[in-house]
Amino acid sequence: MTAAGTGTAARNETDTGQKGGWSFLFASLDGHWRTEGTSVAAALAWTAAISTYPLLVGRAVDVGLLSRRWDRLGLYVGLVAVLGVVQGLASGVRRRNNGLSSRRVEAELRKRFFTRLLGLDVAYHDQVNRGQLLSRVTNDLFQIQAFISSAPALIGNAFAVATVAVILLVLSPVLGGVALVMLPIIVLTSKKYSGTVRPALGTLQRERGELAGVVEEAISGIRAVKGFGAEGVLEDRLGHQADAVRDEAMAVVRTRATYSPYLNVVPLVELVAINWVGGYLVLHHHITIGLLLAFNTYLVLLTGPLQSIGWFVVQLQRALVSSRRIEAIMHLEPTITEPPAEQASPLPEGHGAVRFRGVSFGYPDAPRPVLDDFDLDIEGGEVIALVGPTGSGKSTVAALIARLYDPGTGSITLDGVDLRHLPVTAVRAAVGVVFEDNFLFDGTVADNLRVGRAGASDVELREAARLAQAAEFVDALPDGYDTLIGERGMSLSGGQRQRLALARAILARPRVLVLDDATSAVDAAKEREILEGIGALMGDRTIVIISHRAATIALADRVVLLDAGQVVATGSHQQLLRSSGRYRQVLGLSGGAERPGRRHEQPAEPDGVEERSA
Ligand SMILES: Nc1ncnc2c1ncn2[C@@H]1O[C@H](COP(=O)(O)OP(=O)(O)OP(=O)(O)O)[C@@H](O)[C@H]1O
Repeated sequence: MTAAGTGTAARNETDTGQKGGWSFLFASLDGHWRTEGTSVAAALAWTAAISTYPLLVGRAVDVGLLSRRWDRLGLYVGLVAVLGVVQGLASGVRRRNNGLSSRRVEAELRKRFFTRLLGLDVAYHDQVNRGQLLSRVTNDLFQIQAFISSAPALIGNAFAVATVAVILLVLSPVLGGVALVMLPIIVLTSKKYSGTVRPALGTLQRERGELAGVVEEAISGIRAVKGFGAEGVLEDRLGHQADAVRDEAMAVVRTRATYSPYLNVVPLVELVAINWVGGYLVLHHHITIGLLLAFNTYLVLLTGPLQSIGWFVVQLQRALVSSRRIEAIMHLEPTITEPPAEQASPLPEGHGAVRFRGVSFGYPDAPRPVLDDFDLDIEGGEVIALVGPTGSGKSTVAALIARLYDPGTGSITLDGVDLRHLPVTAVRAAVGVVFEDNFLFDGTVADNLRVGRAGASDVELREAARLAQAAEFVDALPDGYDTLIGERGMSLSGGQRQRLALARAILARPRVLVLDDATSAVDAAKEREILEGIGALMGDRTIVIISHRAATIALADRVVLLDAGQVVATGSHQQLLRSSGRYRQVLGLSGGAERPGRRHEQPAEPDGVEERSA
């Protein structure tokens, strides 16, 4: 048994295939149909206006100009002017409403998407490509917005084509037939185009995501990049990815270039045919000059809507591809979930006793489990140090206590209740983990500390900072607790960052505080003061210290030695120093090398020391 089962969500993401996206696109408009509907209505009013005025122009020529009836001419020209005003107003209403609905949908989707991302398991985020996620938040949501924004006009255009087709056929079946014979060609070409461009657009979006990933990775690891002189390597990677994006974009461009001549030329061919056949009909007195003029005007008016059908197809395809990419994430369900009602239990009173029983856990896709049938008892109020060689599973134990992952088999309890039966928020509030690398958010020192407890007073902030040995350097910052730090603020040293992270955790007052190499960048004297301060503050709560430093470990009541995912010895620091060669070796205190794989030891001093076989 290995996996926590958390890889499923990440894998399912690709299961949506090439099809779909429609229902998500429609559902995203829920709550906005009125605005979007008004926009469509305005677009239809615009269509009605432009479909009518060639008729009026034709009448103005036939009934006004050729009959020299100035009153009629004035009437029709006046009506054309009125329609112009209607057209202008309709266009304004359409733009305003589709602007509103599309921007609102985009903002809502972005918020929902972000909430979903935050809700997904750590296991998902371990595996996912961050560039792909960034590209979905920006590029894909923009494509959906662009489609929703343009849909009413495009619906109007489609109606314009249909309405004009009917008008032309009624006005003159022969000339109408000539004008419309090209329509099926346009529809078929658009359909073929759509089938070709859709997969290419999907690949292009994916490649763009990969590109964003390379940039994101390089920027977030800029120190390592520069430190190792790895600029060249990253430039090569970016170069390859930029070429891949270019190639996919070119495939889309080629498809467009192949089809757009057809879509552009057809209306012109129609114009030529109409004037040829129409001229013949006028010369033989089958139709009037005004009617031919109306046909010409209609065809010129139709050129835009006809060409926009091609564009509409591309935009729709882009929006569908993007919808699928967003939907794929929105459909993922976190595996770390609230307990079902019949199992749910509130967190009972307690001091933070943690118990691992028969726990097996492996990261998704990892060849071996990190913990296999793992047992560990941490008493409430105990200060325990987890020690072990690198990769032995210490941080994994910390992550499991905070329920960042669920075990594959076995159970982990907090004060007697299985973590899976407690509300997730209760577990996260009860267990505070401070890592070696701490993220500082973009904001002031105070903002960053209040992440630990939103309502903390200034006095409490200062007290937490004092205990974490951070007060002195915060006071020396240009604006003290109001100094901007994080992404766009002041850079802090590793030790200063760690101390702020500690203060943040102290402020949260968790029942179990896990310090995962959390003071590694702080000097030994300060570290001692910090741990003693935290110990006094935490009182009878549990502290789990993960460290490689003997002086830090010595502060714990009890030390647990992990090796290859098993507890191999427990006892006080002094006891283990005396009894366990492996312990001395892990702390770098033993002179001689041990035989690899030797993990069973006979306790030199059994009193108080518990050695276990792995
Ligand atoms: N997110 C992850 N995804 C896949 N494998 C992981 C992940 N985190 C840790 N591992 C693997 O699990 C094993 C245990 O890692 P863990 O970080 O728990 O060890 P550790 O004892 O804390 O090591 P260190 O002292 O170096 O911090 C290692 O083999 C590691 O490669």
